Amino acid sequence: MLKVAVVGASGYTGVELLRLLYCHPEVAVTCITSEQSASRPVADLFPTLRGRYAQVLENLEPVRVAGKADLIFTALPHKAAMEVVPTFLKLGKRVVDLSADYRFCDAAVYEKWYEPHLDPENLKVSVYGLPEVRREKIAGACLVGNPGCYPTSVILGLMPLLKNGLIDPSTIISDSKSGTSGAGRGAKVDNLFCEVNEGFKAYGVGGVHRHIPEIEQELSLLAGERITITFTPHLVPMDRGILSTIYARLTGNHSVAELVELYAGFYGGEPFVRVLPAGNVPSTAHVRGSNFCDIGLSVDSRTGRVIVVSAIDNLVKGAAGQAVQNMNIMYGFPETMGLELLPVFP
Ligand SMILES: NC(=O)C1=CN([C@@H]2O[C@H](COP(=O)(O)OP(=O)(O)OC[C@H]3O[C@@H](n4cnc5c(N)ncnc54)[C@H](OP(=O)(O)O)[C@@H]3O)[C@@H](O)[C@H]2O)C=CC1
Ligand SMILES: CC(=O)N[C@@H](CCC(=O)OP(=O)(O)O)C(=O)O
Repeated sequence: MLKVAVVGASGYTGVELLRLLYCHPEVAVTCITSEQSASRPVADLFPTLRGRYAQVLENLEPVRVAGKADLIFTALPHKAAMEVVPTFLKLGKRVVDLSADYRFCDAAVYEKWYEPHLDPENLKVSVYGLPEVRREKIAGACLVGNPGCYPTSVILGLMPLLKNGLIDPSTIISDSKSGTSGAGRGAKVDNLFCEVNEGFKAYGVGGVHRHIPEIEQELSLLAGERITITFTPHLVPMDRGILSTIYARLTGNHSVAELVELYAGFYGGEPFVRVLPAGNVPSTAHVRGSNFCDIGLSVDSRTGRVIVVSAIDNLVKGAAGQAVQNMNIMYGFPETMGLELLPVFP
């Protein structure tokens, strides 16, 4: 059995990791951490785990955590992750980091959008963990920077078009909407029920959201040229789910049927990407609780634009599910192991 630690197990992505790992036949969760709830049984915090997880949360003391596990999931805020990851790696452990700290090829980009990077040496060797893009590199990685939730939905939505040169990359716009669990479990006034319920708002408008450089990094690598995009996130009064509606100008005349065929072929071997038949539009309700990314395609023939709609569960394919998928690849387990959950509906 592979011994794994979940660091930051009292957060939303942490508890989602525990939910998924419970069903994984090759894994034993041997250490779970929280600072605010250290020494409390995790099932007290999350009654969903009652009778299945007897463990008690412990403080994040990196050397002790490393002594208990072979693979460590760091489900911490950015900065907190890069404060502990170097110790894990030095002690020979492998890490899947769910924060943004190890997602960038260039420390200067991270520093422009986040803050000074504390671990540029390990950033150089980390692998951006989107399996559909670089499965082979993930397999050999000691450190995986698990992608952000919005970036996962946008990159998967655009990859076949970009790789085939079917869109003008300077015309990409993504309107992306997230449920409130995307903001984490920490108490914030903006996420109170009355602030969020019965409303729907854009935020980070005007090219300022920190997922922009991550999306641009990956789209640029796919297209082989520098890409800038317009990206506007929105907050939706639902628990989970991301829906990205992505627009770009087509370089030629292509029917929806042609594009659906292209996407179906491109993602044919991918266990978690479902390309919908023409005329169907994805919904967050149809991927909830699962590791799927559903993609639907339309063409607006009046404007010559393609409209790609992609839906994921931000906590699963957007975070914990993708992290488990990366772990499976790193350890040679079947990629779908522990992730064969169908979406919860209704
Ligand atoms: N929520 C989402 O949909 C997604 C989140 N992510 C990323 O994953 C990471 C975790 O997100 P999420 O689970 O939502 O966050 P939460 O705020 O829900 O949880 C954060 C966790 O980190 C712990 N923590 C916070 N600060 C520290 C610290 N200084 N030292 C040690 N532990 C600390 C908290 O423990 P405690 O408070 O109990 O001490 C808690 O367990 C973040 O980097 C986030 O950006 C990525 C993709 C999607
Ligand atoms: C709804 C909401 O607030 N979403 C978060 C993004 C989610 C996330 O976790 O992003 P990272 O993994 O890159 O930190 C936000 O907009 O900041």
